[in-house]
Amino acid sequence: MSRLATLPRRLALLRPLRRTTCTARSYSTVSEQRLDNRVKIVEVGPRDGLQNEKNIVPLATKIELIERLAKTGLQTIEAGSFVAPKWVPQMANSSEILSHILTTPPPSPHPLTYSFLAPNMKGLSNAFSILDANPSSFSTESNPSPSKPSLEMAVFASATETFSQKNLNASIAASLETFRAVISAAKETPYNLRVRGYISVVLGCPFEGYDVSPHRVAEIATELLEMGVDEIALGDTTGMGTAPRTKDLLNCLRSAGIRNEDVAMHFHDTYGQALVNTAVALEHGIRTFDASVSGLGGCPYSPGATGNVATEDVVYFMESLGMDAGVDLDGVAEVGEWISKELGRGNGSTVGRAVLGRRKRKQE
Ligand SMILES: CC(C)(COP(=O)([O-])OP(=O)([O-])OC[C@H]1O[C@@H](n2cnc3c(N)ncnc32)[C@H](O)[C@@H]1OP(=O)([O-])[O-])[C@@H](O)C(=O)NCCC(=O)NCCSC(=O)C[C@@](C)(O)CC(=O)[O-]
Repeated sequence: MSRLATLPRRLALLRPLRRTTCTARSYSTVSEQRLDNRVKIVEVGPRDGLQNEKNIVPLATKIELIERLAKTGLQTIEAGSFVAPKWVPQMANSSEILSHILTTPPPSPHPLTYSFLAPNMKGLSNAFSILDANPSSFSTESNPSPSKPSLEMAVFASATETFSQKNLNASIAASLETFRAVISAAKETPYNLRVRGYISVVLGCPFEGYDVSPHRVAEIATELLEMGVDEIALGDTTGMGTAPRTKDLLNCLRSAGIRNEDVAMHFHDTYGQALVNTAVALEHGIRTFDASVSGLGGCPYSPGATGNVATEDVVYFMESLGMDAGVDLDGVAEVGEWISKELGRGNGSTVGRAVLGRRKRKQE
C-alpha cells in the first residue's frame, strides 16, 4: 500500500507541529470541524507554467492547452498576463488569448473562470480594451450567466522588498498603491471583475532567504483584502516552504482575522515539499490550491525555482484523501504528457507518468 494511501483521512499525523509565535484567536483543527471534502484547484499552467519558457510558445498551442485543461473539469484557469512584454515576452499575446476566450464557444459545459495578471492600470486597460470589444460575452456579478466565462484579474505583491523591486520595479508600498487603483477599476461597473491578490515569496525569498516575516505577509494580505480583493494567493515562489513554517504562516494569518475561505495556496515544488505543505494547509482548513499541469513553471525573478506543484499530483493526492477536486485525473495526465511533448521537455508530474505508465501496461 502506498504511503499516501495510509495517510489518515483527517491528516491527524500532521497535528504535532511547532507552535506559532502569533496567538491564534480561534484555532480549531479540521478534525474538530465538519470536513468539507470539496477542493478547488486553480490551474496556473498556461500563465505561471509557460511564462518562463525560453522559446515563445505559439498562440495556437497556448489556446489548445487552455481548452484541453477546461475539458478535464478544471474550472478556474490562469490564462495569461497583461505585463510589460519587454519584462516577460512569453506573455505578450495575452490579449489574443482573452479575445479568443470571449469570441469562441466554451470548451466545457462547466462554468469557467479565466484569470489574467495585471500589475498596473496599463495592463488593466489592455484587458479592458478586449472586454469593451466583446461587452456581452462574459459573465459579471451584476449580469451572471453560467454559459459565459467569468473573468478574474490578479495583482501580485511581494512579501520582501528585494523581490518586489526585482519583480515589479517598485517597493511593496508603491506596488500596493498601484494595485489599489487596479482593484477598484476592475470591480467597477460595467466590468465587475473578481480580483485575486497574490503575495509572492511568503515562505522564502531568493534574495532575502528564509527571513520572511509571517506578520508582514498578514499585513499585506489585510491591506489587499481591505482594497477589495476576493482572494489572497500565498505564493511559495521558491519552494522553500516547510510544513512547520507553512503552519506558522497560516496561524499568523488566522490571528490577523483572515478567513480560510479567502486564502489560496500556491506551492512550488522546488524542494519536493509542495504536497506536504498542501496537507498542512488542508488540515488548517484551506480549500483552494494552485497547480500547474505537468509541473510546468518557474519564476523569471526567482533563479533556480522549478515549477508549480503538478496538477496531476495534487488531484491524485486529494483523491487519496477522499477529497473531491472535480478533475479527471487520467484526462489531466494526458494533457500533461501532450504539453510536455509540445515544449520538448520531460513530463514533470510523477503521478502523470505513473498514471500513463499503468495505462500503457494494461494495454500491452
Ligand atoms: C510592472 C512593470 C510593468 C513595471 O515596469 P517598469 O519598467 O518599471 O514600468 P514603466 O511604467 O516604467 O513602463 C516601462 C515600459 O513598459 C510598458 N508597460 C508598463 N506596464 C505595462 C503593462 N502592464 N503592459 C504592457 N506594457 C507595459 C510602458 O508602457 C513602458 O513602455 P515603453 O514606453 O518603454 O515602450 C514591470 O515590472 C512588469 O511588467 N513586471 C512583470 C513582472 C512579472 O510578470 N512577473 C511574473 C509574474 S509574478 C509571479 O510569477 C509570481 C506568482 C504570481 O506566480 C506567485 C508566486 O509564485 O510567487
